[in-house]
Formats: sequence, C-alpha cells, structure tokens
Amino acid sequence: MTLDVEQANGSLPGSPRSTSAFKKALTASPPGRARLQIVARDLGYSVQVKERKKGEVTKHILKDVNAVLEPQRTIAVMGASGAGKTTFLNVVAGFAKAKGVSGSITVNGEDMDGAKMRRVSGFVHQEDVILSTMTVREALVFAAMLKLPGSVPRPQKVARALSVARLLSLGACLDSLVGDSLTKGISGGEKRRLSVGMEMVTEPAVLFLDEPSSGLDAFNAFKVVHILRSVAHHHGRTVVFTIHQPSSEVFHLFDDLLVLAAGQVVYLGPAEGMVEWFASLGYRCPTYTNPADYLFMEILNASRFRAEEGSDASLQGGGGGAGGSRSADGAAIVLPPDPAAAALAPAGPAAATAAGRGLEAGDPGARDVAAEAEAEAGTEAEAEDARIEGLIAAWKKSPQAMRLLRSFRQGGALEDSGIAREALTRHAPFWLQLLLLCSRAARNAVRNPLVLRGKLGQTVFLSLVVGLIFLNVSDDLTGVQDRLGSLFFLIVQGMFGSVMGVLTVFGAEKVVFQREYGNGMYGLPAYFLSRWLVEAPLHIILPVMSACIVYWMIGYQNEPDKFGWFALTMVLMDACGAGLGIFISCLFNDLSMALSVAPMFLLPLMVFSGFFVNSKSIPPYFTWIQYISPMRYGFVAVSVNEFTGLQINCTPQQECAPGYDGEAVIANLGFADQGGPPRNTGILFAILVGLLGLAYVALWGAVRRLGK
Ligand SMILES: Nc1ncnc2c1ncn2[C@@H]1O[C@H](COP(=O)(O)OP(=O)(O)OP(=O)(O)O)[C@@H](O)[C@H]1O
Repeated sequence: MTLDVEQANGSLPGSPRSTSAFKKALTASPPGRARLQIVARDLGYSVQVKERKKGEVTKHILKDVNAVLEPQRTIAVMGASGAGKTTFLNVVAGFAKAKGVSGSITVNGEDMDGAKMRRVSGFVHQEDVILSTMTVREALVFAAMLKLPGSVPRPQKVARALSVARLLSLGACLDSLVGDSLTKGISGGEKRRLSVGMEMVTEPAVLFLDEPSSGLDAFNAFKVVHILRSVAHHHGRTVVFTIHQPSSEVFHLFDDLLVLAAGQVVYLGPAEGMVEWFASLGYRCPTYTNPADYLFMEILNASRFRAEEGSDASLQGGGGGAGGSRSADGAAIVLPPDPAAAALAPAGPAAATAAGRGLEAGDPGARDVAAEAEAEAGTEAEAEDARIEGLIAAWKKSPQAMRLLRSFRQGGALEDSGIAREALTRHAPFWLQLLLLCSRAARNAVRNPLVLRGKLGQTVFLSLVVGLIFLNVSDDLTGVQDRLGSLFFLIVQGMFGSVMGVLTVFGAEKVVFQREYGNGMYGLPAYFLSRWLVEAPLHIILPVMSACIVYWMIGYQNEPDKFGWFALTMVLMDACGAGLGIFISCLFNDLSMALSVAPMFLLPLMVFSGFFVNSKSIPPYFTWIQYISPMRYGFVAVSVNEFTGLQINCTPQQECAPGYDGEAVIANLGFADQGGPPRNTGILFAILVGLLGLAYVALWGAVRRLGK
C-alpha cells in the first residue's frame, strides 16, 4: 500500500520506479467513478472598485470565459501577470464571492455553487498558510486524518501522508517545524511542497493549484508537475493549475492549456496545439525556443518587452521580433538583433488584430487592418490593448471556440453523468475533528512557550503591582476608597487584559482557521469547541492565581466563601473578555483595525459599570448600557461581596455618620437592590453564554465574508 519512499526519492520522476511507487501510494479511492468534467459557460467575474475621478465602478476581471476542463488531464492556466488566472481558479473552485460571478459552472452536467464545488475538490492557494508550530509530518497526517474517508484505517492514513511527503522530497524535513517570520522553520520551497502535499494526500476528484511550482527549483517544479500529471492520468483526477514561466520540460508535461489575456480566453486546447494556433496568427515560435517563454515574451507581453528594449540604446530598433530570451533562472536577457527573428516578428500583432476581423494571417489585407488598428490606437498602451483585443477576437472566431459553443447549445457531447458519491469528500466525524483539533491546539500552546510565559508573567506582575499599591487596606474611610478602587481596577483589568490577549493571539490564528475551514478540513463547531476546551484551563487558572495573590495582599475580608465568590467573578470576567475578543476579532479582517476598535466596545461598558457614574444618575438614553456591561455585574458582585458585613471604623477626623458600615457603602453606590454575588455571577454566566454565541456567529460570518 505505501510508497517505497527511499526508492521514490532516489529515482527521477518519470522513471518506472517512481511512477509505480506513486501509484501504490494512492490507492485508497476508486479512480473511474470519480471522474469529473468541469464546464464553464460565459463565466464572468466583476468587482466594485473606487476610482479617484469616477467614484465606484464595476471592474470586469473575467469575461465570457467558455472552457471545458477534462478529467484525467492536467490543465495549465497561463497568462501574463494580472490576466485573471488566480481569479479564474478561485471562481471555478468556489472561492470567489458569489455575487460577482456570472455565467455558469457545471460538473458532469450538474450545476455547481461554491459549496458544492468545494466538496469535490481540493485547493492549494498561492500563499502558504500552515500553523507554524506543526511539523511537516504532523501537518500531512492532520490533513490525511481529517480529509480521508473514515473507512481508511489510521495506519494507512499515516502511511499515505508519509508517502506523499517523501514523494515531494519532504522526507528530510519531516520533523522540522513549519515556522514563520519569527521562528525559522522549513524553507519557502518546502512550505510550498507541503501545501501541495496536504491537498494531494486526500486525493480529491478535482485538484486546483494556484502556482504550485512557485519558489521551487527547476527539478522540483518538474517533479511536482509530473506528480500532478500522474494523479490525473492514473487516478482519473481533474488537475487544474496556474503556472508562471514553466521550463520547456515542464511545459511538455501539460495536457491542456488555457491561456488568458485581460480576463478572456486567447487559447484553450492541447498544450502542443498552442504553438500552432499562435503561428496561424503570425506568432511563429522559433525552433529550440521554449513555447512558454515565447508565449510570455512575444505574445502576451510583446509591447512591454519592446518598450524595455527601446529604452536601451544598444538594442535593435523596430520590429520587436524574437530579440529576447530567458536565462536559466528566468531573468530576461536581451540579445543583439536577430535578422531572422526580426523578419518574423511584425506579422504577430498585425495578424492577431486582423484575425479578430476575420482575416487570415499572412494576408496582405491583414497587415493593413492591423496597422490601421495600431495607428488608430495612438499610444503604446492603446496599441497593446488593441493587439490583445485582436487575440481575444481571433480565438472567439476560431473553429475550436465555435465547436465548443455549438456543443454547449446542443448538449449531449459533454459529460452529463452527474457526480458519483465517491467524488464527494466527507468531513471526518465530529469527535475525530474535536480530538485532532484539541491535541493540535494543546501542542501549539506547549510549543509556543512565549505566549504562555507572557500570560503567566503578566498575571503575576500585575497582581503584585496591584497588591503592593493597595497593600493592607485599612478599615476606616480611606480603606473604603481603596477597596472600591482596587476592586474596580481588578474587574476592568480582568476584562481588558483578556480581550486584548485574545485579539492578538486569535487574530493571527484566525487566518489558519479560515484557510483550513475553507479547504473543508473540519467544521466550525469542532473548531470552536476545541478552542474553548484547550483555553479553558488558562481562563480558570490565571484569574484564580491573580485572585490568590491580590486577595490577601490587599486584605479583603478573610472568609473562604467571600474569596470563592471573588475568584469566581474574576474567572467569569476573563472568560467574558475572551468571548468579546473573539467577537471583535471576527468583525474585522485586519488585526490592527480590531485592536484599535476594541476600546470603543470596552470604554462604554467600563464607564457604566457603576464606579464612575452612580446608576441612579445615568442619563436615560444610556441606561441600557449598564444592563449589558459584564464589568457592571462583576463590580457589583465583588463590591457587595466585600462590603457586606464589613465594619468601618472611622477616625474622629473622618466624621462618618453614626452606624456607617459596609451596607451603607453598598447603598451609596446604588447597589442595594442589585442582588449579591450569586445573582450577579449568574448574570455574568448568562452574558458569557451570549458572548460565546455572538463569537460563534461572528466567526461563521468571517468565513462566509471571505467567500470561503
Ligand atoms: N478584489 C479585487 N478588487 C480589485 N481588483 C482585483 C480584485 N481581484 C483581482 N483584481 C484584479 O484583477 C486582475 C486579475 O487578478 P488575478 O490575481 O486573477 O491575476 P493573475 O493572472 O493571477 O496575476 P498574477 O500572475 O500576477 O498572480 C488584476 O488586475 C487584479 O488587480
């Protein structure tokens, strides 16, 4: 069942040894029945953007894209930077905002929406987002455990994860941490391969990859694409990926090619047919030139390349031609004029424009039309736009595109067998998700000792400072003020500290959650619950520790039940702060925004907590705030707890009213009818449940907002 990893590592991709080993590694799902054909009809995608002079305008990123992506084939999506490759992938894979999408996507004849598409596919995003405290082995096993069917036994899942790791040359760093910008871990290329592996290990029916080879050396890029080709060919998968600058070896691994320019199709078909198509438009790829380089340098970016040429005095004038090449590392190299290439070059743009008007390349009339179009265009940018428009129009009128449209109209020619159940990925059962998420979160906490130490240090330090400031409060009138001040400070600090702590930690962690949830690894309930289960001990231990330090340093009433209520209130304040922190963090995608907005939520809750403004003198339009303020209930609970039964021994100078005691203080604060600690901690508990509910909904909204 498992791949002979050493063999696979030691042999070149393509060699019989590595291919058969790979086939052995991926045998868990039946290939035939999960074949999926994706059809995009008149696909468009637009967004609203604000422009300085025009205000809000609609930007069409994709337009009229008609394409069929066949199973058992690799489909490379190519195009100049900004042509819409990533957008195309996101739209087809169901990761784009639905309201911007027009046209239709069907799979085996079934209409698809984003959620449905994500159930049959895996997606490797352009940016690698992997929890930094996991090792390569753990990340792969985690993905395999969560996304492979429950019928696959655990040892096989682990073996599969390890096989894929070694197949992607990750064997040497299996136990290295992924790392991040602060903690060095695996290299960028290794991280890229790990992202590919985490999706590949689950062997979805459709695999989308956004630049799977970026950051890889030529050999590893070849290896990755070769593996993808094996996945497609031997397992009937539909593999669609965007790619920049493939080497000619990599280019020849592609089965099909979709070339986009300005968000529209300029070629779709077998990769080897691309050269022929563009040659028919006058762009003849010279022998021994990498077709992908020619596509980028001479067809998609011709004027930009020429502009750079023109700016160098040592370079040839006019014609453009194949005057450039690429070094082994992909950097542009400008060569001396090549008369042969120059002779071929002018036909290119001209013919494309001409073909758009239904003329044959090479036809003298075609050149005139193109020259006319370019002359009309005026500036160089306009000429380039006209040339690209010509390429788009030429493709729309091509026999291949016409055939595709005809087959759309007639139906039947395209796959309409529906989606087999085998193709649908299923979540692991809830309990397994919970178990894996809890153990990962616990490991994450242990491997992030700084966060833990920071929280511990902050708790001890602040508690000692407060304890020393209010050390041994007296039992006279000054003591009343000190008791109130210290209680209020502890309540506010308990909530503020917790909100800010959660905002910073969860703000960073949320990105990983959004990515993994979007990739269908686990559900929201399991994540939410695991987070609280793992964090709960901290939300209990730290406030209780703080209570232990300050309670006797300050000298509150020395009674066990009073300490108990005090500590419980502190725990609830901390937990409420955590709930509010998650809620605020999910309202904003940006961490700094969330941090700067948090005081706006906290300050009103603090002001109307009963310390600054007596509840009886709060203006009517603000009274509602006190009823939703956890700080108010917390402050009432600890104040009533502390002052009930407290004897106040005023000094003669303090002129206290006769019988002035703790109960009188409670009455002065307006807390006499607010109930004692049991009632107020009960309300705090209810608020905590409400905040957790809000946090859950906000988290759900955050993943929906990203269209994931
Ligand atoms: N949400 C958005 N708002 C505004 N413009 C956008 C948005 N998304 C994409 N674009 C624009 O649409 C165009 C296509 O973007 P896309 O990321 O799909 O290009 P690409 O071909 O993948 O480019 P690259 O190869 O550089 O990654 C770009 O001009 C980009 O700036």
